[in-house]
Amino acid sequence: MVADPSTSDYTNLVTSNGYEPAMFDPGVTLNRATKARIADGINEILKAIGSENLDPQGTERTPLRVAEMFDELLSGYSIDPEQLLNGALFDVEYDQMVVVKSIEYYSLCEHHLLPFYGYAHVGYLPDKKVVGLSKIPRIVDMFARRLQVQERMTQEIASFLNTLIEPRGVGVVVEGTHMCTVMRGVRKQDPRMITSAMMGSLLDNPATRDEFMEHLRNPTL
Ligand SMILES: Nc1nc2c(ncn2[C@@H]2O[C@H](COP(=O)(O)OP(=O)(O)OP(=O)(O)O)[C@@H](O)[C@H]2O)c(=O)[nH]1
Ligand SMILES: [Zn+2]
Repeated sequence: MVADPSTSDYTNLVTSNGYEPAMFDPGVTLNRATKARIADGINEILKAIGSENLDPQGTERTPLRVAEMFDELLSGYSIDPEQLLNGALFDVEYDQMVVVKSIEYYSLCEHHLLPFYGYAHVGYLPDKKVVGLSKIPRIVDMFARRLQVQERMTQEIASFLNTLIEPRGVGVVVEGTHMCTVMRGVRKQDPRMITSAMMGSLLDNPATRDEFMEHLRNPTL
């Protein structure tokens, strides 16, 4: 993710439109040099659209804003899992299913850089270990705030939890509305995609999987 400032390409890019690294905040994920490259790219897009079609005052700082925006929207690349978890793994005797549902997420599709968003639902069957409740949405965000396809994001959340908690089973169901199929392309108003990743007993045992799915179906729970 981080640009190499020593390459001549980089030097040409930052100087061509006048966006110097120093103009940017220090950065959450992207360093200042990378943000300057992004700003230069956005400037090229604006130039291609043509100054006659743009409001010069409104768009003057747009390249800088977009670069800062990507820094925020791609922050999932720079999360340190250790720091995210902050030791919140607890030994317990509890051995029934844990479900955390309706976790909202916002991601960007890697094909068009347009948002996709919706809800992620997570369930696991612990084996003497549970994770702090708030850490599950944090884990969802860590994978959502990257360039993604929904299937990979779903799998990554499940695999991460599986390695972390070593449960008897884990399941992740994600619902997503993709703006690249809503506002362009096929232009369908509400095409929702559902993806799932089941592991361990949630994959092997139909009754366990049904229990999880029943939790997702029940609107009052
Ligand atoms: N499976 C999957 N496909 C996705 C996701 N996000 C976007 N896509 C699809 O990725 C595909 C890219 O297809 P292309 O034909 O290369 O791109 P395109 O010409 O813009 O395609 P259209 O969207 O059909 O106009 C499209 O079918 C998108 O709907 C995702 O998370 N998962
Ligand atoms: Zn897309």
